[in-house]
Amino acid sequence: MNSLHLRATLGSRGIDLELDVLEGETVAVLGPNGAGKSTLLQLISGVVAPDAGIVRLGEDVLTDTASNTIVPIHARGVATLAQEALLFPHMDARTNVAFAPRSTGANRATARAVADTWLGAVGASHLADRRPAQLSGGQAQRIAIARALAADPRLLLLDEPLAALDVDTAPGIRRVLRTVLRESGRTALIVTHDLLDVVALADSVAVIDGGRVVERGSVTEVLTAPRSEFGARIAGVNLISGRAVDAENSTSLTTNWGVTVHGSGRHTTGTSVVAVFSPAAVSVHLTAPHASPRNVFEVVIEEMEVQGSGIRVRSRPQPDGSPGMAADITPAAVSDLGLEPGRSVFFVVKSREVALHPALPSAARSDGYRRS
Ligand SMILES: Nc1ncnc2c1ncn2[C@@H]1O[C@H](COP(=O)(O)OP(=O)(O)OP(=O)(O)O)[C@@H](O)[C@H]1O
Repeated sequence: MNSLHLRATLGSRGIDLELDVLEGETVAVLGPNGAGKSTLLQLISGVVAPDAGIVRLGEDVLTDTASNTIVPIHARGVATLAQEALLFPHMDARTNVAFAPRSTGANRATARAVADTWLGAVGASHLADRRPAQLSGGQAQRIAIARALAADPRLLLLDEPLAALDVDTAPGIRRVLRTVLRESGRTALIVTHDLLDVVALADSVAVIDGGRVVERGSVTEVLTAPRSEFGARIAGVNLISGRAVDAENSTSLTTNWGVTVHGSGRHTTGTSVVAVFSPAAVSVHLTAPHASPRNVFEVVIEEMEVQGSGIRVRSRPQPDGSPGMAADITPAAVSDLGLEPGRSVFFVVKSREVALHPALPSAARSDGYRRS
């Protein structure tokens, strides 16, 4: 069994994390800069020890502060692939990849055979005799992937593995990762800032913010019904938090600055809920329309940017500091309405376009979450 259980605090970095990963699951770890994503990987790989906590891989305890257990980095069955390939410069590609099986006791011929298998799997057989200095960034990253897998890790940690590659190289490496993650059914965590990695590589998502897992769900769940601000940002949807209030046949939400949002979904009065709606569902008006059932928000435009063939109009941040709302409209509408930053307008969205979901507690979600 290669499922992962982690619970760890690390005061010096403001970390209080809890995470469970199923055997064979690939989890995309998302979150703003400094949230604790790399620290999560370091706690698992054993580079960093928690103040208190436990890391278990299957039945094996890798870290347990209660019993003073810290299995050394090389003996944890965990391989890390970083942004930079970090190959040994004095060894050719094949020897770099063979290093992992050699260091676990394989003889030279066996290690070489394992290396050649993995070099083939990542499409790099023709690079076997080259030294790292003779490889491009993308080629070096292929070798690094082969090296990580040649160790036959029980768990693979990927820390922004495509971030250092140019836009032409990244798709090829993403395909390699997709093959090795999907086809081998290996348990893996991938830290990324890229939505493409999430949809191409991951089964589920963990959003980390302020040292805590604030959202955990399947990729579909998080992208269609995010419950955290960061989840909403990456999914490109609007998210407003508040408390449920009773409305006729439905539920509404009231924010702590007194705005009411009508949507679909029934929730117990007083519970924390989030309203989620697409920027494409928002229209922009200069005067408040009165047709109901609609939500009408008086906002000030913060910025406008080209988004595909349209314009995304974003309002100023909410009074609680959360991001402003986005509306996607046509360039013609922007021109007709004379929109510009600083202008007061009304954002309008139909109630049936707004979905109300229960908000997640700001801790790991261990109850209802299942892999989709
Ligand atoms: N070696 C270190 N020593 C002390 N504090 C650190 C160290 N590395 C990171 N931190 C702090 O721990 C917190 C979490 O950082 P971490 O690098 O895990 O975040 P991250 O989510 O990976 O961010 P990024 O997306 O910017 O890489 C931050 O406050 C950071 O300043």
